[in-house]
Amino acid sequence: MNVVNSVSNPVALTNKVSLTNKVSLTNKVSVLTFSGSDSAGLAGMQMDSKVQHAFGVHCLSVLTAVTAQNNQHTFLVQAVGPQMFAAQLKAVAVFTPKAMKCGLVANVQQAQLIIDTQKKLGIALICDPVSHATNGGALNNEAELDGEGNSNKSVQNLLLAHSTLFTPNIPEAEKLVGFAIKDSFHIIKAAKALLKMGAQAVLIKGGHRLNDEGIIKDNPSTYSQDYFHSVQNQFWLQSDSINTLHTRGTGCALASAIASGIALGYCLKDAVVMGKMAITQGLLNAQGVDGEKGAVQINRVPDTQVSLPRLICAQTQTQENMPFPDIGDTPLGLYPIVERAAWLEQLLPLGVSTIQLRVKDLIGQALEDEICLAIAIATRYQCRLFINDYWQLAIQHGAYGVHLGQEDLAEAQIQQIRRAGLRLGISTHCHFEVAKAHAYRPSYIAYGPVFPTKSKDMPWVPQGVKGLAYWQKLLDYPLVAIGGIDLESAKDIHALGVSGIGMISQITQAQDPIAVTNALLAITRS
Ligand SMILES: Cc1ncc(COP(=O)(O)OP(=O)(O)O)c(N)n1
Ligand SMILES: Cc1nc(C(=O)O)sc1CCOP(=O)(O)O
Repeated sequence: MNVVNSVSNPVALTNKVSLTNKVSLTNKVSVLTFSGSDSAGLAGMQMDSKVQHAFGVHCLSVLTAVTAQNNQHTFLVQAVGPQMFAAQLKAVAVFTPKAMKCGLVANVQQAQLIIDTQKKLGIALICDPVSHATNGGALNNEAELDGEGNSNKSVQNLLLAHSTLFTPNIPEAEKLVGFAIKDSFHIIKAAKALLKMGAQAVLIKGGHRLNDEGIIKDNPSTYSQDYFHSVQNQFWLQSDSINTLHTRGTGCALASAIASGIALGYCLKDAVVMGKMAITQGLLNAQGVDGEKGAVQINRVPDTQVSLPRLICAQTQTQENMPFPDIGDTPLGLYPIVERAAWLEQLLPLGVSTIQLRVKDLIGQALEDEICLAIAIATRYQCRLFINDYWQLAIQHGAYGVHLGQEDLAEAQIQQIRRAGLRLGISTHCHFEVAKAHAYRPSYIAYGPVFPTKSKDMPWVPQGVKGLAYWQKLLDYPLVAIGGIDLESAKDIHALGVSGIGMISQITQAQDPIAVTNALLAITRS
């Protein structure tokens, strides 16, 4: 299980926090932000500040340039002078930001000072290489620095080499790598080239939409895909494209949302998923201004399933994008997880309507016999039986469903499970894993651990009821809560409206499992 993301050296980031837990009411974390101001208020520092505010993060604002622009023209761009730039840096030095974000950087001197600051603070630098506004106007005075029109490239090369994450769109990536990007293979090649140029990770934004063959098309019926590449992780984030005129500020907003996620303690790959969610939700909410084209509108942490991207990596098998069969109209309810079929004989007569057989110590015929016995008992009681891990035996003997962990997803033949008509449940522990599960369109998603558990070595920090509530609100999938849940906490969890409550020890280690199960059933039926 990959819980530590070592993308960022010197910054080690772990995906071990919950968004809701992290936003403190008494103290905000900050992002040190370097951007130009936008007179139209649609991009640049104005957008950065809004997005960071939406994430509950404070935006420390070092202006790099003042721009006079609207949707049609860029009238004038004036770099902030070296004295003013240095004074702003001095002024913000009393703060202890948790991440840095840069957008428009006006010249090499500014870039060098940003890099020096990052080295001193030892925090992640999320860099959005801004050279042109959406109106087409250049935002760097390219001739100002070396008279050869290549100053912006020098600025970008410098920042690239020191970025924890670099987020170019396709034209920006093309300029840096020096070849045309026409399809998804070129995108991957460009990402590798950008890593060779020094970035620790890149997110190439496919706002220019790919079709099913991975060819870049400007066809509104296709989907938009962003490609993330670091040494440890490579994946696509796919969302249906959104038809809106109001797309100003998306690059700034994405980088600011990712920097906010990192400042809140998320690892890079979770923060990237959160960033993509923020953009999708923000584009769905986008509005014009006074009849003019407007900007992506991010006014809260993303909280809708429609914003959730499908995360596709090398192991993902998505040839058939049909959803798995649903679990029916009755919520999963109390969901005991047991290691022997004999438990079913004890628990199902009490009215348990969902159960999982999770065998960890049998192989061969003994394993198959145990699975067959469990299926026979579950069939007799019309109980929904999920088989953990052993998907082939589950198909062969006609189980109701299969439960798989994230690692199991790479090895199982997901299409075979789907074609056999079995339900699929998937374990998740963070944004990255929820987005990965979403690509399979499972019958339910399990999220945990809610509390510390002794039943399994669990490197994840418990998310608590608040963390679970975030996903219960966001997901349209039936949600199963799991990890350290007992009789007392089951009440709070049930009150959230989750579909199922997964439990091992509270039932199987109880002195009186029948009494505990009856008490739990009373809670889940209330
Ligand atoms: C309902 C439910 N949720 C999570 C798990 C854990 O599954 P997995 O990640 O496959 O780990 P193991 O159970 O194999 O240790 C589960 N079994 N059921
Ligand atoms: C098997 C398992 N998976 C978890 C996850 O978070 O994915 S927590 C867990 C153990 C649940 O056991 P108990 O109810 O005894 O805490």
